[in-house]
Order: sequence, then C-alpha cells, then structure tokens
Amino acid sequence: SKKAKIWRNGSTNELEECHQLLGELETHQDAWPFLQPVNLKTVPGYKKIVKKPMDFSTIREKIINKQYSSGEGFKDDVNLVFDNCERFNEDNSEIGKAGHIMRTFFDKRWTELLKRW
Ligand SMILES: Oc1ccc2c(c1)N[C@H](O)CC2
Repeated sequence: SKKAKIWRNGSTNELEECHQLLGELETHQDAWPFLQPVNLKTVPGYKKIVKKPMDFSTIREKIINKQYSSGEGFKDDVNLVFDNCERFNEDNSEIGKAGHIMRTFFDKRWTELLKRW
C-alpha cells in the first residue's frame, strides 16, 4: 500500500527476495541496455529528456545500502528503468523491444512474489 513504510510483515526475506529478483533481471538475455547508468556525457539529449535516470546496478547499490524502506520503492525504481526506456526509445527499436520484454518479465515475477507475501 502507498503508506507502507516498512516491509510487509517486517520480514527480512522480502528484501532478500527483491535482491534475488534483481539477480534474475540482471542475468536476463535482454537486460543489456539496463545494467549500468546511461552515460549522460556521451548520449545526446538523455540528461534533458530523462529526469530520473535509473539502472539495475544503481538498484543493487540501493538494496545493499538499505535505501528502500519498502518493496514498493524497489518496484518503483525497476518500473522507472522501463519507463525511461519507453521515453527515450522507439517501441520497435532494439532497446525499445528489450524494455518491453523486460517489463513483461518483471511484472509476472513481481505478481508471483506479491501472491506469496
Ligand atoms: O541509440 C541509442 C544510443 C544510446 C542509448 C540509447 C539509444 N537508448 C538508451 O535508452 C540510452 C542509451
């Protein structure tokens, strides 16, 4: 829920399950556009167009540094990766297609996790 400021039932295994799911995202064959931050110095327009850059390595750092107060914050950052991708890339481009595949994969796994919590 929006107001949740702690992990549901306070269990640490939710945080571990987000960390495991992140591993599945990082090892997916279509993850390559999302593994590292976009280089704002070399990609024309990206810094202006994408207000909140996000990538899987940044999400990993945030988990490790306990910067998520809820599973929702983790989910929001993963969705931010895919929303940024849609903003900057044509749907039928290689990176645009990878973003749609990765979003579909994440949505399914996230739904499965929510059913278990
Ligand atoms: O042609 C290009 C070149 C660089 C990038 C993209 C497309 N899309 C990524 O979202 C951001 C980086």
